Amino acid sequence: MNHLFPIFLKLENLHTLLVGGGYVGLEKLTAVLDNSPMAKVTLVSPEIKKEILDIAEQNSRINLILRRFEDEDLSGKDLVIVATNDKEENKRIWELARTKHILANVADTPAICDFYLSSVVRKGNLKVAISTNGMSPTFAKRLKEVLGDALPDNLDTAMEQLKAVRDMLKGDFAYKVEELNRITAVLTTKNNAG
Ligand SMILES: C[C@@]1(CC(=O)O)C2=NC(=C\c3[nH]c(c(CCC(=O)O)c3CC(=O)O)Cc3[nH]c(c(CC(=O)O)c3CCC(=O)O)/C=C3\N/C(=C\2)[C@@H](CCC(=O)O)[C@]3(C)CC(=O)O)/[C@H]1CCC(=O)O
Ligand SMILES: NC(=O)c1ccc[n+]([C@@H]2O[C@H](COP(=O)([O-])OP(=O)(O)OC[C@H]3O[C@@H](n4cnc5c(N)ncnc54)[C@H](O)[C@@H]3O)[C@@H](O)[C@H]2O)c1
Repeated sequence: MNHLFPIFLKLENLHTLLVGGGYVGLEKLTAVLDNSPMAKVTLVSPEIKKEILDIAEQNSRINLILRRFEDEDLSGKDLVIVATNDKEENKRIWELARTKHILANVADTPAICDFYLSSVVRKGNLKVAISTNGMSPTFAKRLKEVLGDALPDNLDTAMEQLKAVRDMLKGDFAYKVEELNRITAVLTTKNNAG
C-alpha cells in the first residue's frame, strides 16, 4: 500500500522545530535549508554539532537552544522533526505533537512519522520529490542522481515560454486549459503516437 500524499511546503511561512543536534539533526537541517534557504527553524538539543553551530552563525532565521527538549518548545511551531538518540523521548514528543495538531517526522521511526522527507531533484523551477514509501532511502537517493542526469538543464526555458503563453492567453478558463494542453501535446509520446 502506498498512501502517501505529496505536497510542497513554503517553509519560510512556517516555524519548524528540530529536536536533536547530532548527525541526523544536521542531515535534516541541511535538507531543509538546501530546499528552503529562508526556512525559520528552531533547533533544541543539549549537544549541538559544530557544523550546525556554523550554519546558525550565518543564518539569523536558525535559532539554537542548548538544552533538552521541553514541552513548551512546541508552542507556536507548525512542524517538528525529531532526531534525538532517545527513542522513548522521540515517541513522547510525537504524541505531544499529535495533541497539538503539529505534524511530526520522527527520523528513526517511520511508523510514527506524519510525513517523510524526500529525495529532491532540482532543475531551476522544476522540483521532483522522490519517496520509496519508506522502503529504501538509498534507492531514493540513487534515483535522484539518475533523474538529475537524465533531465535536460534547459527545462527552465520551456517553462518560461509556457508561462508567457499562459499569461498571454485571453478567454475563459476552459479555453486556456484547452490551448495549453494542445501546445504541450508534442511533449508526450502518448499524444505523439496518436
Ligand atoms: C530521502 C531522505 C530525505 C532526507 O532525509 O533528507 C531520507 N533518508 C535519506 C537518506 C538515508 N537515510 C538512511 C540512510 C542509510 C541507509 C539506509 O538505512 O537505508 C540513508 C542513505 C544515505 O544517507 O546515503 C537511514 C534511515 N532512514 C530512515 C530510517 C528508519 C527506517 O527506515 O526504519 C533509517 C535507518 C536508521 C538506522 O538504521 O538507524 C527513514 C526515513 N528516511 C527518509 C528519507 C524517509 C523515507 C523516504 C522514502 O519514502 O523513501 C524516512 C522513513 C523518514 C524520514 O527520515 O523522513 C534521505 C536521502 C537524501 C538524498 O537524496 O540524498
Ligand atoms: N531517518 C534517518 O535518516 C536516520 C538515519 C540514521 C539514524 N537515524 C536515527 O536517528 C536518531 C539520531 O541519530 P544521530 O546519529 O543523529 O545521533 P547523535 O547521537 O549524533 O545525535 C543525537 C542528538 O540528540 C540530542 N538529544 C538527546 N536527547 C535529547 C533531548 N531529550 N532533547 C533534545 N535533544 C536531545 C543529543 O544531544 C544529540 O545532539 C537515532 O535514533 C538513529 O537510529 C535515522
